[in-house]
Amino acid sequence: MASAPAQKTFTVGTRSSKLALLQTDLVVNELRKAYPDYKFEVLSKETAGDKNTTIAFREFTTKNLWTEELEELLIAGKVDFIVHSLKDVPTLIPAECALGPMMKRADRRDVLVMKKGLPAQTLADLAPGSVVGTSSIRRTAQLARQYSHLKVINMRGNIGTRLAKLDAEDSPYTCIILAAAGLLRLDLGDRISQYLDSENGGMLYAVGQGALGIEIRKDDKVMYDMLSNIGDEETTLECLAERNLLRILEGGCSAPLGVETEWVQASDGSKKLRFKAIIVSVDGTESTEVEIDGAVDSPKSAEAFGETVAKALVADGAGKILEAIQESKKSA
Ligand SMILES: NCc1[nH]cc(CCC(=O)O)c1CC(=O)O
Repeated sequence: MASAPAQKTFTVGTRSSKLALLQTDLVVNELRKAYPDYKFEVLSKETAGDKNTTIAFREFTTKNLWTEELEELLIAGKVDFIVHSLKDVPTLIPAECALGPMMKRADRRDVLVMKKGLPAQTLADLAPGSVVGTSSIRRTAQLARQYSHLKVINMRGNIGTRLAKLDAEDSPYTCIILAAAGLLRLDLGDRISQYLDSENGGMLYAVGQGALGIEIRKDDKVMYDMLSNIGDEETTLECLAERNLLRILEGGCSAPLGVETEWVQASDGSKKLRFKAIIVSVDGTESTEVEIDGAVDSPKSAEAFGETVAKALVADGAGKILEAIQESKKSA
């Protein structure tokens, strides 16, 4: 157990969506177990990202849609930590803030969800012309690459909103792709028609997907130590590696990047992080993939490994794909 903090009450900031509140409870419950004498209070806030559900995510100009307002509260000392979906935390956060040690990651895969009433199917057996709802450039590009028989129509909103849009009788959608973690946390696992990964459906997930990002003030050693006590080292290291890959590649744009990380036993008995990554052009016609095993045993080596993977992708041609995307954004 870490040294007892002098402070007795901690305030946690969160978005006010059902999933965000549920995720915050997961963290607070663990903290209460580890620190039964302290009080944890929740301060929830509807962010700009929650309020605007019509514009495609990638068309926003401010990047910190989900995080900025909560970070202001953190910096001002009005909250002591923020619970985010790690996937929604930009790779660059304010200098006064830092991500703490991460709790064990939930299921990191994407899943296919069929419109209510349709039989369970896989991406491969969907009829030509079937419509997939997603606003993710990563999902769109990977679908175009492997499933050119499918059509993508933009869809935004929180999970409940997306399911409602899918299921509406007059909806144009056949199915949607969502993160397993959110659905499972909301107890909607019965909607899952296919789990997707490199072996199943060939779809890689988003950096940080399925993990929670707990943001603290950079100088807050007490909070950092408390989070270490409920943290999971493998999750923290793999997520730091994934995030550093994204940070290096994105250069200010949301990269059509899919990843998959897994801990494997090397032949010499040592533990390695196996990192698969793919960059796909938006129309799916070009792609670059790598798979590398790396020795990762500290935050520093995790970030260095993320950089190694980024360089390998760029060496294999990912740079050209990313530049083309940047160019098309400028002219749009
Ligand atoms: N971009 C929205 C978002 N941010 C976090 C999750 C839930 C899954 C997670 O925690 O990774 C989702 C929904 C989704 O992509 O289906």
